[in-house]
Amino acid sequence: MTAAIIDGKEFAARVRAQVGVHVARLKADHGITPGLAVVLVGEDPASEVYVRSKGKMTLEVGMKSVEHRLDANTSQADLLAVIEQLNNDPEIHGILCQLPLPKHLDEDLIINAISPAKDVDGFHISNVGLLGTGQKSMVPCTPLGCLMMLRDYHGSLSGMNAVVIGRSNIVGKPMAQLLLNDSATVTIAHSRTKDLADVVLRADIVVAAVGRPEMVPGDWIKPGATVIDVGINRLDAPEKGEGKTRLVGDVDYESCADVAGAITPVPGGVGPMTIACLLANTVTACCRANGLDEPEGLTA
Ligand SMILES: Nc1nc(=O)c2c([nH]1)NC[C@@H]1CN(c3ccc(C(=O)N[C@@H](CCC(=O)O)C(=O)O)cc3)C=[N+]21
Repeated sequence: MTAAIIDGKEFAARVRAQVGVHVARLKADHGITPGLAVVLVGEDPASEVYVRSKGKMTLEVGMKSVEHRLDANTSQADLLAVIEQLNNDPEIHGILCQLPLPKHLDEDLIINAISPAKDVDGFHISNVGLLGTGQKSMVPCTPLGCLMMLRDYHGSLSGMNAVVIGRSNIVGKPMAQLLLNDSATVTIAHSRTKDLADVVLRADIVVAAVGRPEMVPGDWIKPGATVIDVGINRLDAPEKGEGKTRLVGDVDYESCADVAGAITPVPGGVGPMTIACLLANTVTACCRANGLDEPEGLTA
C-alpha cells in the first residue's frame, strides 16, 4: 500500500481563507478587528521560525498582530505586567506566550495569568478543565489541527482505535481528550509503555507526538491506518552540504507511508495547521468577547 498524503499545507490555507472571511465580516458588520499578541521571552530557534511565520499570516488574514519581545533575563514580575496589560487591552483578543520560557520563569504561573478568554493556546487550567469535561473552551492549536484533518479524512471517528504516542500537556493529553469527545477508543502511550509496537499496531489512528526523530517504524503501523505526525525535528544533513539541516517527524515517513492508508508529511503537515488554528482560535475568541455567533467549523 502507498498512503494517501494528507496535505496540511493546503488544508491550512483553506482554514486561513475561512478565517479571513470571518475577519472581513467582523470589520464590515461590526467595526471590529481581531487582534493577536505574541510574547516572546529570550531567543529560542524553534520559536523564532514560528513567530515569524505566524506574524506574517496574522496580517494576511486581516487581523492585528502585536509582538512583545522581551529580554531573556526578564523578571517574572515584568512578564506578568505585560500579560496584565494585554489582558486589559480591548483590541487584543488572543494572547500567546511562546514556550518554552527561560528556566527562571514559572511556566504554569505565567500561562495561568493569561485571561482564559484570550488564551488562544488553550493551555490555561480553566480551558484544560473545560476541554476535559467536554465543555466549550479554547482548544490547543496543534491537537485541533490534527482533529480537523482526521475529521476531514474520515468523517466520523466514532469507535475507531486511536493511539496517541506522547503525554505532553501541549499535544498528547488534549489530543486524547478531543479524540475521546469524538467517540474514538483512545490509548495514550509514552516512554514507559510496555510493548509499544503491539499497542501501536492495534491503532486505526496513530498520532505521534514524542519529539523523537523518526522513532515510529512502518512495521508498527496496521495496514491502512491513518498516521498523524506531530514531530518537527531538525537534523543535520551533511549530504545537502556543509551546515545544512532537514526536518523530520516522529515517524519514519518512508516505511510508514508504505503501510498506512493516509499520512501527514513533515514539513507541510501538522505545522501549518497549528498556525491556522491559532488564527481560528483568535477569531473565535474575538466573537465570544463581543457576544457574536462564533464561526462554524473553526473549533472542536
Ligand atoms: N505557546 C506556544 N504555542 C505554540 O504553538 C508553540 C510554542 N509556544 N513554541 C514553539 C512551538 C513550535 N510551533 C510550531 C508551529 C508551526 C510550525 C510550522 O509551521 N512548521 C513548518 C515548517 C517550518 C520550517 O521550515 O522550519 C511545517 O511543519 O511545515 C513549526 C513550529 C509552535 N509552537
